[in-house]
Amino acid sequence: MGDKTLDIENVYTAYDKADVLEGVSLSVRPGRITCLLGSNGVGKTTLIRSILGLTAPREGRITFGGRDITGMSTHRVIATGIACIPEGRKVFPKLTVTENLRIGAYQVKAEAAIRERMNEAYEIFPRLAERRSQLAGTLSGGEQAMLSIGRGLMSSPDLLLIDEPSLGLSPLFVKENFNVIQRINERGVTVFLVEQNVRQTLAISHYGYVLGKGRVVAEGEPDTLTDNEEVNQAYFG
Ligand SMILES: Nc1ncnc2c1ncn2[C@@H]1O[C@H](COP(=O)(O)OP(=O)(O)OP(=O)(O)O)[C@@H](O)[C@H]1O
Repeated sequence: MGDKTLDIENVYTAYDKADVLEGVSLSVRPGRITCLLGSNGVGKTTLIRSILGLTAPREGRITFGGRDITGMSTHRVIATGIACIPEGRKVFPKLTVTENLRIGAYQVKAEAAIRERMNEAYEIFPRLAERRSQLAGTLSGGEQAMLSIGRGLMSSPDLLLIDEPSLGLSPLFVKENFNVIQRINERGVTVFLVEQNVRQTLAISHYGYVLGKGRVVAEGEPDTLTDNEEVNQAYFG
C-alpha cells in the first residue's frame, strides 16, 4: 500500500536552451488517482522524464516520500517504488506475454514473489491470461496496452506513472483500461495519470492539474475542473 507523496516543486527542465517546463509544482498524494491534463506539446512527457531521471531538471526539487529524487538515476528512482507505463505502450514484440511480464519484475529476485505477482496480473487481466504464450507483437493494440500496465505492476510499485494510456485506442478499450486503472488504485497503488482525454480521465481521478505551456494553469477536484471556463480556454484555446 503506497503511503508516499510525490512532490514536484518549481521544476524547470530544458532539452537544449529553452525551458520546456517553467516552474511546475504539484503533489501526487498517496492512495489517489491524480491526473495531469494538457494538450500536445505542453510538456507532460517531459515532466515524467524529469521524475524518472531521464532528463534531469535544471532547477527545482522532486521528492518521493520525503526523499529527494531530483536527478537521481532512473534505476534508483525505480527502486524507490515508482514504475512507469510509457506513452505508446512499447511491449517487446518478439517475447511472449509471460516473458514481457517477467521483465517488469527484473529487480525481484525471489521466484515465488514473481509468480505471485504474475498471477495477480493475470487476475486483473484475464484476457492476457488466455494469451500468456502468445507473442506480444501479435496482440491487439488494446491488449498491448493491458500488457504494458501489467508489466508496470510486476515491480509492486507504490506509485504508477501512466503516460497517455488512451492514445490510439478504440473507445471500448479506453473504457476498459480506465476501469483497470481504477481497480489498481483501489488495491492501494497511487496513480499519476497523464492524459489528453479530459472527460474520462476526470471521471476516475480524485484530483487534477492542467498543464498549459510549461506551467500548471489550473488545479482542483474533478467537478471544479470540468466546469472551469479558464481551463477550457487554456486547454482548448
Ligand atoms: N528529446 C527532446 N529534445 C528536444 N526537445 C524535445 C525532446 N523531447 C520533447 N521535446 C520538446 O519538448 C516539448 C514538450 O514535449 P512533451 O513530449 O513533453 O509534450 P507532451 O505534453 O507530452 O506532448 P504530447 O501529448 O504530444 O505527447 C515539445 O516542444 C517537444 O518538441
